Amino acid sequence: MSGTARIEISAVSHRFTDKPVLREITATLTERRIAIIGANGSGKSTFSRLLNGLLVPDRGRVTVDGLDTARDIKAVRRKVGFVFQNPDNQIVFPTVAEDLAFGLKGLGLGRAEREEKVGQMLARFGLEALAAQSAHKLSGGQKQMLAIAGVLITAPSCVVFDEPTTALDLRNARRIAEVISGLDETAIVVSHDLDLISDFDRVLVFDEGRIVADDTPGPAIAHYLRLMQ
Ligand SMILES: Nc1ncnc2c1ncn2[C@@H]1O[C@H](COP(=O)(O)OP(=O)(O)OP(=O)(O)O)[C@@H](O)[C@H]1O
Repeated sequence: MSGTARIEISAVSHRFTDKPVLREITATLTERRIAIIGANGSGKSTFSRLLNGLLVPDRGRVTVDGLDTARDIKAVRRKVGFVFQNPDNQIVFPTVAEDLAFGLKGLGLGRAEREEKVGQMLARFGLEALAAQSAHKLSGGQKQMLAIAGVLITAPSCVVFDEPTTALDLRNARRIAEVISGLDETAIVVSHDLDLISDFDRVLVFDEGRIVADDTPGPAIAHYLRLMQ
């Protein structure tokens, strides 16, 4: 799979307790680089988790290329990968190479093909020398690279990133920005890092569970800065 995904969010509302976290959100996401920005607690992470069915909304519907996240979860997950803010949440296997190979399980590939794909990913993310190393001993930047490689190896058409640069130093944050910018896949990125998203196609600004601006980066970021005053 590759190319881009069409994600439709129709009249979606969600609450965890009494307080609504998402309120009647409707949007169609088709652009190749989409950012989600907004204040802490405005609902960005919750929204991002709807996009590959990590969370199913209380009300409304989310579809990916016509597949409903509430019903076709397996097919949705093949189309939309998710990179967590904390890479420890998604590194599950002892070594770097084993962790990458895990993503290929269940895809019906032969051993030689799996090894070839793992080798390609290790090379692409500069992790070759670390293939046999314990994944949990990697630096924060290397872990984030491994987490991204672990999602991309499954060949989704869209990747959702939840604050991918938040825990990283400037050098690693720039490397992640380069990786995202070079992706063939659609990228939907939740971030407080305004540099990272400055050349994106579309920026959604969240405030108290609603999309209050939906625009190109210039006007959307200006809207966000006014909200923060
Ligand atoms: N699993 C949960 N259970 C209960 N409340 C939750 C849960 N997840 C999020 N919330 C609440 O929902 C609201 C929105 O949270 P969310 O993480 O979506 O915001 P955010 O915009 O991503 O914030 P941040 O920028 O701080 O990451 C917050 O009030 C949060 O406390």
